[in-house]
Amino acid sequence: MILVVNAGSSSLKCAVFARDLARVADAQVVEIGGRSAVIVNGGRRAAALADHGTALVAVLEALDLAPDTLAGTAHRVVHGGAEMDGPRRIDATVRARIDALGTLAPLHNPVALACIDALAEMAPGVPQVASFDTAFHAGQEDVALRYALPDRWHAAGVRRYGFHGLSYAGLVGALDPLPRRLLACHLGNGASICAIRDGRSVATSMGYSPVSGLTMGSRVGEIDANAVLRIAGEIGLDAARRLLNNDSGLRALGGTSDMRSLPAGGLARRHFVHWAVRQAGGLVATMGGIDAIAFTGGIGENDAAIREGIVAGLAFAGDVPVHVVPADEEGTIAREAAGILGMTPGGAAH
Ligand SMILES: Nc1ncnc2c1ncn2[C@@H]1O[C@H](COP(=O)(O)OP(=O)(O)O)[C@@H](O)[C@H]1O
Ligand SMILES: CC(=O)OP(=O)(O)O
Ligand SMILES: [Mg+2]
Repeated sequence: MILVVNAGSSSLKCAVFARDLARVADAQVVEIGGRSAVIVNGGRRAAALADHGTALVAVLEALDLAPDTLAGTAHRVVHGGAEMDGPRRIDATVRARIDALGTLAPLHNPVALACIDALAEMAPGVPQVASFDTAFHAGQEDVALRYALPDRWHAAGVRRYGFHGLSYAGLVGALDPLPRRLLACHLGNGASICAIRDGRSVATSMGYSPVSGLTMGSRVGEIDANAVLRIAGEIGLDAARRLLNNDSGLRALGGTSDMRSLPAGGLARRHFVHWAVRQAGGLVATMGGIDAIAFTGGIGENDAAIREGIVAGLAFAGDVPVHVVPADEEGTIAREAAGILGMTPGGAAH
């Protein structure tokens, strides 16, 4: 069996997959650090869990899983930088890269690493695999990936990467037939939109880090570089990083990062829809139009008013089918891990 660990910014979603890649168990912790709760196979119970490390222990207990009996563990890692164009077996080098990229994805890479280290300690003999949110976008053209900065900064890694790739890859696999020009909207606590042509990422709203693009739960989204410089100049780098990642977005505009608690017609909801439409408009133009729209993620799957607002704003692009697809990052991660570990569906590891 493979344990998949998806450390999101506000949640820890774990799933257990059998050798044939059938999903046999699920457990997650939501609202970590807030009104946290453990959800196992549908049932929910409150539990005060302050961080992803304690959440992982609670999940393993809830699943009644002894980690040293696993064939492997597989992790969602949000930032893989330029070199991680696919999944990797985690060794000291890969671990060090994930660690080094922590400042670019401060809400994600550190918590993924905490889960990787906790499992390495609990089950030292069990192989671990990392799947990267950035990898899906690795094939974009230079114009889409490049910031208009001098070469030396591009070479140093200051370029666009894009995220939510494991979710987008799952979406591409789930839609049959696959629309040729798909506008894919992953709207969760983190939110992005991706232009997908023939199953490949052409352009996406997030860039160097998951802080850019759409208005998010606690992340600022689109902002002018000089505004960032002014804020950092006034309050310092660390405080600015926290402000832009943790205390902005819906939380700043409406007092909470949880879309469910935000009133219809309020600034936070209107801002979210306005910027989703503005970002989407550019992505639609990049593909010369769209053949379908797909929504996924906590907001995309559950908030019909947000979906309707975005679809109404995109009416200029034509009357196209709208799909709502459950995010399945865990399924993508399990398939990638099985490939790396040499497990063939239905067969033994070799
Ligand atoms: N029924 C709902 N209606 C509106 N928004 C919802 C609903 N359920 C969840 N959400 C939103 O989805 C967000 C979580 O999305 P999710 O994709 O699970 O998060 P993460 O990015 O941490 O993986 C929550 O912050 C909440 O705002
Ligand atoms: C990349 C990202 O923003 O992830 P999440 O939506 O899980 O926060
Ligand atoms: Mg997520």
